[in-house]
Amino acid sequence: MTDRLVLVINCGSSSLKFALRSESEQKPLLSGLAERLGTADGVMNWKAGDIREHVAITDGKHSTAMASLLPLIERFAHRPLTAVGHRVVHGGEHFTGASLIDDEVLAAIEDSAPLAPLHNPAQLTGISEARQVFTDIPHIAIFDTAFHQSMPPHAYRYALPEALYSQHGVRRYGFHGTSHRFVSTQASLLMGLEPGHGAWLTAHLGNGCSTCAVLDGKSLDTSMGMTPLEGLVMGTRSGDVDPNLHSHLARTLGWDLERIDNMLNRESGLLGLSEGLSNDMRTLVAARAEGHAGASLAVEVFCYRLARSLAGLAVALPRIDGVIFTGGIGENSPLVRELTVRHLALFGLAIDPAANATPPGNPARQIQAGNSPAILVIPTDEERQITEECLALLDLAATQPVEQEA
Ligand SMILES: Nc1ncnc2c1ncn2[C@@H]1O[C@H](COP(=O)(O)OP(=O)(O)O)[C@@H](O)[C@H]1O
Ligand SMILES: CC(=O)OP(=O)(O)O
Ligand SMILES: [Mg+2]
Repeated sequence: MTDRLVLVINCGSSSLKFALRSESEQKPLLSGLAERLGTADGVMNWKAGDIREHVAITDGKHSTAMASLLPLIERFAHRPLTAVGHRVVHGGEHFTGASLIDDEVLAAIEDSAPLAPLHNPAQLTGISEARQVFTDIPHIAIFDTAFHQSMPPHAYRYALPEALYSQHGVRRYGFHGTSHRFVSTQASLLMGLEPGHGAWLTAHLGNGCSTCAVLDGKSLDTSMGMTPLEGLVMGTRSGDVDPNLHSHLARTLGWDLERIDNMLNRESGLLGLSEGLSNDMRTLVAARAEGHAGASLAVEVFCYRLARSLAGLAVALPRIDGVIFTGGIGENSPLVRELTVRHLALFGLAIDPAANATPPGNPARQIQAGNSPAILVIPTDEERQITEECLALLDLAATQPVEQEA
């Protein structure tokens, strides 16, 4: 069989991440990020092996960024693409796995857009632009929410009037499923368990942050809810607040919904706690070391709330085979791992300081001390997981009989 090639696209409102992967290679043949789209300073940085370059996207258009990909793919792929895989954040209750994009799937993604206003509209743009540039090959959607469709009702229902669920889809969905699935699968391999087995608490800590309880490859509960705002403290998102905050701000300060929405999604989290210093954990760790009170508070609250979430999710599992840290912060911040695990001593969890120090290359590894349950650092690879799910879907489609039209 030929070595199939998949282009993975993760479209944000002002960015476009991409990776070109072949079935046989661990590393992408090409990967990159177009940023500041929507402005005249749009730029696409990419790398392929040792080559790193950038291209200006002066009109700031997603379509220009997408078109700039074509020659790169011709240069580094040397053969036609097999498929394009698209990350889609919200799939509602429609999708439990990868789906071939057709008009019906597009309509369902549009249906879910009001539940992920920061993510889904941009991803719909990405899909439509990509379908115009990469014609005649399958386009496949991989949903952040799909992995969490295995959650039982006691984990996904809010204590609200039933009609809000049955008629309006108000429930917990969970996100970052591709990452939680990938790192929990890797954990079974790392710990020598049967493939896909184990009871894991996973912490995906990037710009968005979420935790998940995974048992034998199934999500049983997670910290994000109906939208990617619920749960942990994030870069600019508040995570959990008292639901009465909205009416309180409206009554006492006269704030409208848009202002409240914007404050909770873009001005809160690490940025808000650090008195506006930064949403970037690297900056906060450095400022904390220099005695910045706001940065110290932001890091403390982030770690405490993360530990509290992991402890809460433990009730979903029969035992804990390991706690997994991943995402830009989880993979690279020994301080965040140390401060978080300090709050989890009740579970017998403890870190080995030498193993916790981030080594060059940041490989998957164990960092627990002595008799502690396993504590793992596992670099996530959402693009690799998306590639595998795309290829599995194509294999499945190839073995299924074609339905006869009546
Ligand atoms: N060495 C580091 N120490 C602490 N935080 C880090 C380090 N490297 C990256 N990060 C943090 O990782 C976060 C971004 O994570 P990432 O997974 O790349 O985000 P995204 O969700 O956009 O993929 C930022 O807060 C960044 O500061
Ligand atoms: C769902 C979500 O929060 O995604 P991201 O971390 O990419 O913002
Ligand atoms: Mg990432």
